[in-house]
Amino acid sequence: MDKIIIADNLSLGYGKHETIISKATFAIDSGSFVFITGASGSGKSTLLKSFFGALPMLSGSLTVGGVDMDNINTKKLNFLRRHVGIVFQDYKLVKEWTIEKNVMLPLLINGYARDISEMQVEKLLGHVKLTHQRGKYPMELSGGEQQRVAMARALAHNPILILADEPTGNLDEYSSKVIWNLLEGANTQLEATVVVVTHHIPETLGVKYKHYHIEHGDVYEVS
Ligand SMILES: Nc1ncnc2c1ncn2[C@@H]1O[C@H](COP(=O)(O)OP(=O)(O)OP(=O)(O)O)[C@@H](O)[C@H]1O
Repeated sequence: MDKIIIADNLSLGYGKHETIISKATFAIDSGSFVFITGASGSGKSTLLKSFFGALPMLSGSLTVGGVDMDNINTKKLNFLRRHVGIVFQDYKLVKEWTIEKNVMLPLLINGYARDISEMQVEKLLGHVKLTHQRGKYPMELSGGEQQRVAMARALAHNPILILADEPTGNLDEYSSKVIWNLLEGANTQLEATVVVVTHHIPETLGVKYKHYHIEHGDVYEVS
């Protein structure tokens, strides 16, 4: 099976003297569903950041979607981000933009035609049950609704890789269910690889998944 993420002796940290992830070696299959767990502060978000080039590596090698993440430049980063959807724990929506425009953002960046973009946004807002809120601004929505917008935005351009950092961390049962259904759907129907950082793996997930755990800087496969 093809590997979409390959880490070899990967070390990460925020300064040369503090290593958060130490010499991690693993490979993630294309099309798989992966959970990364670990105690608070163990380095889950740090590892995820390295997958989309938000954190330079200290040493080792990392390849994501065929892109060598060492000495990554703007051109490589733009290429990668056109194929990746990211969901952050704190949503990171553009607060000056309506919900509709937020979801449309990746489509505009990827050069989709206006009419196709509008159709896609319509479809996604329906999936996240927010069609009625389309003209509102992020601050006018609840946390769960904002995260659903972020989810719609992450899926808008049919990414091959979805990276989600605690996507249901602050959500109620209803919004959590919407998010997990969408992630499952992206994985099973669109064949996207999904990598989720979480404290709790949902018990009712309908897909087979792989589980990595981070402890003392080590990333190891649990199942
Ligand atoms: N921007 C930063 N600069 C310096 N240190 C950082 C930075 N971001 C995170 N750290 C440190 O790196 C370590 C790992 O942080 P990280 O956010 O990856 O943990 P986590 O496992 O995602 O935690 P949580 O479950 O609480 O979100 C922590 O000790 C944290 O203080």
